[in-house]
Amino acid sequence: MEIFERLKAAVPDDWNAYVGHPFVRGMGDGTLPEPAFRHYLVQDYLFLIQFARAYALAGYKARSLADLKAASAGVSAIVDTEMDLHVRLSERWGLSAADLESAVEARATVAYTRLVLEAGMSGDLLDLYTALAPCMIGYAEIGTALAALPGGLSPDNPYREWIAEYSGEGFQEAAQAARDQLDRLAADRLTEARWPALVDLFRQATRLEADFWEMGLTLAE
Ligand SMILES: Cc1ncc(CO)c(N)n1
Repeated sequence: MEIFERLKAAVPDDWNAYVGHPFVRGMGDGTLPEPAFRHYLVQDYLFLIQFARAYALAGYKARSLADLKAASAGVSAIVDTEMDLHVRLSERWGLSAADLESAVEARATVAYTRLVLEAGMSGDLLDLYTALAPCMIGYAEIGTALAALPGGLSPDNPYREWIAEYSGEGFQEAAQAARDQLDRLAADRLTEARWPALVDLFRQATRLEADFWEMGLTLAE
């Protein structure tokens, strides 16, 4: 089995709480309150900056050309693609680039991004990509599930652009690359002795993704 599927199967309740969070359901049926989505968009901009740094850290930790290329593709997917889309989407929601740049990180944003960076700094590439997996692969799973709902991509759904972005080919390909990279690293480095610590790390990151939705929903700072 793919290592990502094994990790997910090890923490089913935490995974379902993340991908089935009320924030996600509210985007799917269009009932999410708009202030919650705006708060999320601002925090996600700050999140993406730290997330790009985590891929840059993967480049620093790389020991082979293949690992460097994977890290470089990760930085580019965020910096050149996802962040441009994010800034355009935010503008349509009334948030200027200056609004995004001047925002202060919420506690949930700090907690999640620093967990990932710390896992990468103190561990190896397998730790780092395990901590990153819920983001990339989870959002691809959420995007696909919401796009398949009857009203997911309907013109009446205010969240259709978000759903289209994460269910779209570009993001799905980036998520597949993350799965492949995790499998390559596991083939070289995974031992049964390491497995419990990797599951713990994956669980922590998954819970912090759910906290990120909760922060959006409750407007927590
Ligand atoms: C919080 C969060 N997790 C994952 C992604 C996907 O890149 C994102 N944009 N934001």
